[in-house]
Parts: sequence; structure tokens; C-alpha cells
Amino acid sequence: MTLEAIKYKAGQLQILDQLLLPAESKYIPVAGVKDGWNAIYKMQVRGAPAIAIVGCLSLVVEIYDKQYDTKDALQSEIVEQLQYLVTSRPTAVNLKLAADDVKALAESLLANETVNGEGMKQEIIKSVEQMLVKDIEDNRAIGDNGANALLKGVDRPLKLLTHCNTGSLATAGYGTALGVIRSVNERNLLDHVYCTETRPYNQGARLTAYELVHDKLPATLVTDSMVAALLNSTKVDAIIVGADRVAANGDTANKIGTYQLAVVAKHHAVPFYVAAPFTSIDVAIQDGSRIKIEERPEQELTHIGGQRIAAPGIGCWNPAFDVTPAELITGIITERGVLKPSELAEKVRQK
Ligand SMILES: CSC[C@@H](O)[C@@H](O)C(=O)COP(=O)(O)O
Repeated sequence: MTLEAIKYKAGQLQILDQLLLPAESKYIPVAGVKDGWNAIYKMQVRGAPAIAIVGCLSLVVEIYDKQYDTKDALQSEIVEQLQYLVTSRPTAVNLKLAADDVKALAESLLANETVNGEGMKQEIIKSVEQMLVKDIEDNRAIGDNGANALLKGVDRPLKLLTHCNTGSLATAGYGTALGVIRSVNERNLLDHVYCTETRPYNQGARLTAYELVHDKLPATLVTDSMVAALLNSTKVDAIIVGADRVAANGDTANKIGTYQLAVVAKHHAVPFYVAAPFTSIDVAIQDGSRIKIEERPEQELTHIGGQRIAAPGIGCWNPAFDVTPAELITGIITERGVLKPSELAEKVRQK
């Protein structure tokens, strides 16, 4: 049975509360946009693609049973709610791009005189529901493309390392970087996977480790600070991470700690891949210096499971993401192939 972070059917949305994992598997209802915003902000759901899907589905839940007097009223509700939703977490671009698509669709339906109010609503609901299907298809393609690239000219099982959580819990299913690892495993060519703890919020230890154990993959947990020692002592074939926002030049914002992994990978000549769907690529931003980095509450750093671990009174800096410069990235594994960072912008334009 595959792990399901998001359960949706006909206007009913539930998410697996990721703050309770791995101790407890509990689905909570998302009854509308306010619930969606809160679940995303509190990180009950997280991971760039899952954030976008839950955000947009919370809008669907919001409008599903409501009656609108006019198409304009529906349009205003959609625009207002999406503007609010994108304020939940600022770094991942997926929700913003998905919101832009929904707004553009609403705009064109509003202008189309052959479509009535109910028709407009149903079209919008249908297009958001499609996101779940499309995300899994993209992840499968990313998995295949990544496995092909990693296994090219290689006839022995691979040792791979990943950071944060990019699996079924971070997406509609299967995963991006973890999807690549799953694809390598499906070809019986996975020797071992190392997952980092991912301080401060431990998505690696809590969530990726949970997925790896669930799938019975050969895996070992390391702290973030052990990676240099690991690469020095063990032949790791590649590091694969996800992305929250890839700028036009290939600079990539991802979970804090990604940048230091890329630096260490370069020192040890280990290929460093980013696995990300096109929904994580933001060509409107030229380079990584312009990506807004979310800062999270200091409790995520000072406490673990509600227990204070840091000395009271100490100041904290808690950026949730960092930016890895394009020159440290071997390739960006997308649903449309593995691209060099420099090829990215052109490929997006060809869409
Ligand atoms: C496919 S998920 C890609 C990224 O969103 C992931 O690597 C990541 O950084 C998640 O951060 P999080 O703060 O847990 O939402």
C-alpha cells in the first residue's frame, strides 16, 4: 500500500497530519481555505507540490457547495482566496504558479459568454482535481528520467543520499528525489540510501525515514553534519534533492542544508542532482539571490517534540531554505528530461 498524504473526493479533503508522524497516522479534514492556509503554515502538509495541491483543493472545498449570484462573484472569491493562500509559505513557487493558472482559467471562463456560473465553477473544480493526477504522472516521469541518468553506463547497484522529504508525503504520490530513488530500486539497482535527519525540523528523520521503512528500502539515517564524513568513508554514487523554487539560471532553493551538501559533494566529486517538476521552476526570477527565504518560528530550532533542547535565552536564526548555486548542480531531473541548469529557461519557453 502506498502512503497517501492527500485524500480528496468530490469536495471532501483530508490530509495526513505530518506533524504527528511517525508516531501517529491521523487524517484531518480541510474544510476550506482557512483550514488549508493553517495546515500549510503549520506544516501539517509540506513539500512544494503537496502545498500547491492542498492549497488549490482547499479552494475547491470552499466553493464546492456555495451558490454564486453571478460569475463575477465567483471570480472575486477565487482571486481573493488565492491571494490569501499564497501568503502561507513564501519560498516554494508551486502554489503561486498553480494559483496563477487557476486565476487565468477563471478569467477566460468569465469572458466566455457561452459558459454560465455553474459551468465556470465546474470547470475550475475539474482543473484543480487534475493536479493530483498530473503530479503523480510527472513524478513517475522524473523517476524514470533520473534512474536512466544515474544508471547510464553503470551495471552495479547504487548508493544514494537524499535530504529532507521529497516522497509520497511531499507530493500527490511517489515523489521527486525520492521518486528517483524508488525508480532505481524498482530496477533492482539500489544498494543503499542514506537520508539526512534534516535539522531543524527533522523531515528526513520523521518522514523520509518513515517512507523508506514503509517501502522496505535498504536505508540508513545520518545527521546533516555526518555527510562529509560519510562521503569520505563510503562511495556514495550521487546526492539527489528536491526543490522549492528553481530560478531561471538554475540556482535552486531547497530545504536548509542543501547548499552545504552540494559544496561537500563537489569536494568529493559526487554528482549532485536536483529532482523537480516544471511546477517548481520560476523563470520570472533570474537568479537565486531574488528568492524570498522563509524564516520559521524559533521553537522549531529550540524544541523537539515540545521539549526544549536549547539553552533558554539564546537567540536563533531559522531560515527554512537555502539556495544552491547552479554551478554546483550536475543536472536538474524533470518530467521532460535531465537538464543542465543553463538549459532550463529555454526548455520552459518551449512549453
Ligand atoms: C518534492 S518536495 C521538494 C521540496 O519542497 C522539499 O525538498 C523541501 O524543501 C520541503 O521543505 P518543507 O519545509 O518541509 O516544506
